[in-house]
Amino acid sequence: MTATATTPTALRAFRIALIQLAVSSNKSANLTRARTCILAAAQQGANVVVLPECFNSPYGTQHFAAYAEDVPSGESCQALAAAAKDAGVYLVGGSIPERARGEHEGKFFNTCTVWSPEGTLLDIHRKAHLFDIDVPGKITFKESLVLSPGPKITTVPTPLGTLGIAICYDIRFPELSLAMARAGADMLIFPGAFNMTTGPLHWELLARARAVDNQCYVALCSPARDEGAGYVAYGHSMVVDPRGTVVVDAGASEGTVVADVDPEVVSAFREQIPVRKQKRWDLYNDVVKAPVRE
Ligand SMILES: O=C(O)CCC(=O)C(=O)O
Repeated sequence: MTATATTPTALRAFRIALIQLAVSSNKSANLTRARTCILAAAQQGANVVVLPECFNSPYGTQHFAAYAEDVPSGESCQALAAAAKDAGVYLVGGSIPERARGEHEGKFFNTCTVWSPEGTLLDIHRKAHLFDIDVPGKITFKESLVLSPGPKITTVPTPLGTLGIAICYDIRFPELSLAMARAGADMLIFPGAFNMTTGPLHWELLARARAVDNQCYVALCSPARDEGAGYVAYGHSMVVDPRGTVVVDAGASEGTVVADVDPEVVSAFREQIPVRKQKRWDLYNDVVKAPVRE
């Protein structure tokens, strides 16, 4: 596995930290705790730091309006900007409930903000696929009661590589990940908060599937599990490499895990099993135009 034998990607070697935060109902405590963990992650050499979905509020449709803020002028974004700058890291700011202004006035989104080490906002991703499911006796959730779906695919170029950003339920849609990869994403990052029904079933499977589909690193960052919460997050923040191997898994409790992203692993694996070059677009380029059979 040598550099000369492989096709280089634009990806650089870097260290990513996933902060599996214990999220409470106290917003300012969540912000303070997140900041402490971001600074500590930088001390561990992290260049990119990721927070979980809904890191500033409990997860639940009944909470979104009360915790929602303007992006990027609200207090959570201001705290993220300062933390990114003070830590000197690229910060994928989990997600927060956003109270939209302007053309989307009156709408709420589940929004991830991405920050540079200078504390500037690089982009936002508004969750594109809303979490509406009904598994009788287990879990019923309907984000669309309160939230609107985001309008775009989000890829964020950085000097370390291009980060594809999406949120939780978005990972269930391989088309979105493929679109991010085709738009140049070198790594896919999903703040998420699966639950105790779908987490054990699908969380790791989906992370590994998207990594193998796109032959790229995938990172998922969850809140810590809190058995007393209204919505019990699964935890298990993880980084998966392009081979589909779980590099690090945070388990259920609060904590930060780090992993080293290695472009050599990406290049070598893409060379060994070159599916990216073997796509038969002539067979399935029109798949999106075909009617879906229910
Ligand atoms: O897809 C799932 O099973 C969970 C999704 C979820 O919790 C979310 O989108 O917040």
